[in-house]
Amino acid sequence: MTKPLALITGNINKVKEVKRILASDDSSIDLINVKLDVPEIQGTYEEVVMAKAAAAAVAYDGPVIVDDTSLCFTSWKGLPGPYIKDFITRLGPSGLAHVLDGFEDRSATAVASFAYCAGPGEEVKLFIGKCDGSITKEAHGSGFGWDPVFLPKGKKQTYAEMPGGEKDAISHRGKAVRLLCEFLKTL
Ligand SMILES: O=P(O)(O)OP(=O)(O)OP(=O)(O)OC[C@H]1O[C@@H](n2cnc3c(O)ncnc32)[C@H](O)[C@@H]1O
Ligand SMILES: [Mg+2]
Repeated sequence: MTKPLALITGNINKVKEVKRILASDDSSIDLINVKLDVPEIQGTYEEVVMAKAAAAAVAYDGPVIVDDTSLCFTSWKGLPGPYIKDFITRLGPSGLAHVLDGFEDRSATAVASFAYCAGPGEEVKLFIGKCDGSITKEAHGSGFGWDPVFLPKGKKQTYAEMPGGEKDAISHRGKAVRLLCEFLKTL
């Protein structure tokens, strides 16, 4: 029997957002969440998520979706990028904001790299969503991860201060999940 499509992530906030985006798309795409600790290699965000999806498909032994999220500072030539988790975990949102003190350019891009793999050894398909913005000087609101310090371009509220639906409409994850959704409908 084939296993159900699984979103492999240990991050409950990602699960919440993906389910909310899928629900608003009226797509009737169903997925379960499976928490597996999949190794994350070093490299570009594409390389990281490709390897993550391939490893997740082997660990789950079935069809998987993974999400690897990057936060890229222009002043840092794209870093921390896929290594953002250690930065936000150790520094917290305000500490993260202060690493850009002294840099004139506080612009940043949030990138959601989603990958689908039908099973062990199968081809990996990528769906990338980006949102340009900047890193505020202080934290505003309380959301998950670096949401309190990410101000999307042209907006007056950080991701953390926006209602969920408003974040989804413009967010890196919203864009990537909508692309993924179109692909899943063709299967
Ligand atoms: O199990 P996985 O899916 O890997 O979950 P994770 O929490 O380890 O997630 P990542 O490896 O993609 O690391 C990205 C980091 O950025 C955070 N993050 C992811 N999406 C975010 C979003 O939309 N807003 C703010 N922070 C986010 C997340 O909490 C991590 O600290
Ligand atoms: Mg991770």
